[in-house]
Amino acid sequence: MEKRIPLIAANWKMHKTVGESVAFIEELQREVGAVTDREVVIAPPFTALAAVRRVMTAPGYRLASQNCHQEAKGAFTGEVSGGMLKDVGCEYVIVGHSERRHVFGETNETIRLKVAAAFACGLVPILCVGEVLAERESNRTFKVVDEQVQSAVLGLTPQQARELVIAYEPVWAIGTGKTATPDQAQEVHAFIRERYAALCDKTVANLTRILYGGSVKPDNVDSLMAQPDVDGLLVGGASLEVGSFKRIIRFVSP
Ligand SMILES: O=C(CO)COP(=O)(O)O
Repeated sequence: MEKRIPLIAANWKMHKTVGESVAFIEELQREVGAVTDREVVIAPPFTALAAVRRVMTAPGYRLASQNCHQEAKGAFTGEVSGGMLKDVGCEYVIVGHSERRHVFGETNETIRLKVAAAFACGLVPILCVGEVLAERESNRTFKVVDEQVQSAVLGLTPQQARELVIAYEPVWAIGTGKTATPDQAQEVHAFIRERYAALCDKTVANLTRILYGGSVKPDNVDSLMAQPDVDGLLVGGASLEVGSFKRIIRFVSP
């Protein structure tokens, strides 16, 4: 039976020069080597994509962008299209990260267009969803996450729905050191999978990878990855150092 291959993704956000990015990838590959039973995805800033692509040679490593624009080309100063990202060697693109939603005002509608644009260019979107603290405290987590997922998958083909990666990142856990407990993560992941089964199809939902993000660190990685519906991680701060990211890649399954 087909299995969900764990996916560990580094989101470097607005960190690292070209030189720092290349040095990181070279050291990581030297220390970890080829990965076969999991996928490692690195999302450097736009400026370092081409250089990282050139040195990313070990099996199991893939390149991602942190964002893309929804249009293929045109007068959109400062934006980068999915086609350009594919051209530079990206296989994945992070879409709808909470910083894009909350700092740059992206809506569920913009994110739906970006998901469709990414697929149209042959990129696999990593769709980020998650509630803010006030939503969790007022018991609206499931409703918010459901709306975010539902809106983004509207119009996807079964194959696209199968390939899409979903990342649950509770906004209150991002960069705060307050990780969701493994039980809290599992509860929302199971909910997402159940809703995905209703929206798409049960077989598709059983194969879809759902990542957790938000203050993932070497000391909580194993307990998060032990949850049955946690299929990988989207890591910010702890992905900036080879030592901590290496330990996260090498999570120990139960
Ligand atoms: O936003 C994140 C990954 O996309 C999580 O960031 P931290 O791991 O720094 O909390």
